Amino acid sequence: MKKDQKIRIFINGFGRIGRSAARILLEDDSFELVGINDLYNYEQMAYLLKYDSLYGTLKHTVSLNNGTLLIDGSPVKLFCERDPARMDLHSLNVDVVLQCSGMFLTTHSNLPLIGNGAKRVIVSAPMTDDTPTYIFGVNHREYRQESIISNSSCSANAIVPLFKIIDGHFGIDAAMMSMYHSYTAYQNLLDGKHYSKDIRRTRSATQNIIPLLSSAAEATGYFFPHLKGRMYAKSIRVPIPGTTLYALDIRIKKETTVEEVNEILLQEAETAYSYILDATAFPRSSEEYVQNPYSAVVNLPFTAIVGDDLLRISAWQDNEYGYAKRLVDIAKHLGYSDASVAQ
Ligand SMILES: NC(=O)c1ccc[n+]([C@@H]2O[C@H](COP(=O)([O-])OP(=O)(O)OC[C@H]3O[C@@H](n4cnc5c(N)ncnc54)[C@H](O)[C@@H]3O)[C@@H](O)[C@H]2O)c1
Repeated sequence: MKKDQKIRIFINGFGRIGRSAARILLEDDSFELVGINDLYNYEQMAYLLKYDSLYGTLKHTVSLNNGTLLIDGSPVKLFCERDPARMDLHSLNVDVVLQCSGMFLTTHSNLPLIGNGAKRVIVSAPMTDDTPTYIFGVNHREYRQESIISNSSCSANAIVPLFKIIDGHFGIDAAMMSMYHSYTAYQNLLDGKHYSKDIRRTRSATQNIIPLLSSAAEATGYFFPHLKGRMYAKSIRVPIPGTTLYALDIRIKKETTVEEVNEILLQEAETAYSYILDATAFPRSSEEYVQNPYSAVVNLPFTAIVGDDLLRISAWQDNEYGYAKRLVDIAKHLGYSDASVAQ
């Protein structure tokens, strides 16, 4: 595909991540949003795209006309279909599907989208099989033209670049990760039944700090095979929307100082990782990171070392917007990658 052609995007699952991605795409001339599928009615899809309690009112006009969403007059075909095998995408000429439903977490379950006309699928979550996984700014240049890939999780997007830096300079022996994570749509507003295996999800997200099982250790481990079984993660859900504070405890192999670690993190955030990492010494709190575009913003004053080898680093992220930004970055990278698609 030539750089002057627009990448045609289809979004499957128009929830927090799907709509955040749509907002980002709409500000980038490289893209054309051609279709959206979700299980709720079209009027609500249009309304929730226009109005967002975290990210504000969309500046584009949004209207509906016979099952087509019009964004500044440009048509976006809407679907309400649980089974991707029933959606014919051929006529939409879809370059990339953003799979943001949280429901199709294997290559096999996404194949119907390819069979029905899409060229590529990017899943916005870690997979339960061995689907190739790419994190923008970490390994996206190694993309091998697979038609179905994963963009891993919000946590892995934040943690992996930080661990790459620490592992490269000091060597990681083992790590524990605590994510003070905003609540998500998979939690209850008030106490009530929940379909999850984790009984804590029955509790009110707005009234509680809720420790939850997390796939972050596995998702991060994908990028550090030598640390298999040496990483542990828990998501501690806090009663705010949108932003996450990471506290990463790392046993390192080489002695160092807080000053040296912060100097290296700052340097890397200004050079090799400048597009995805930032670092700050300002005493900010979570509110200031809403709609922050970075995968992680290192919270420099909270770097600490205990004994010779126990390092803590801390970082902020907008786990919705910051993650969706990387999803769109990967979509652009795939859309403009030249060689033919091989499955
Ligand atoms: N929220 C975050 O911070 C975050 C960050 C990174 C990755 N993710 C991942 O992204 C995925 C979506 O998360 P979210 O927070 O946007 O959830 P969400 O609940 O806000 O959105 C999911 C949407 O998918 C729709 N859906 C469900 N089944 C569907 C189907 N069969 N076909 C089409 N649409 C279907 C739902 O109706 C819902 O609107 C999950 O896998 C999640 O783990 C979430």
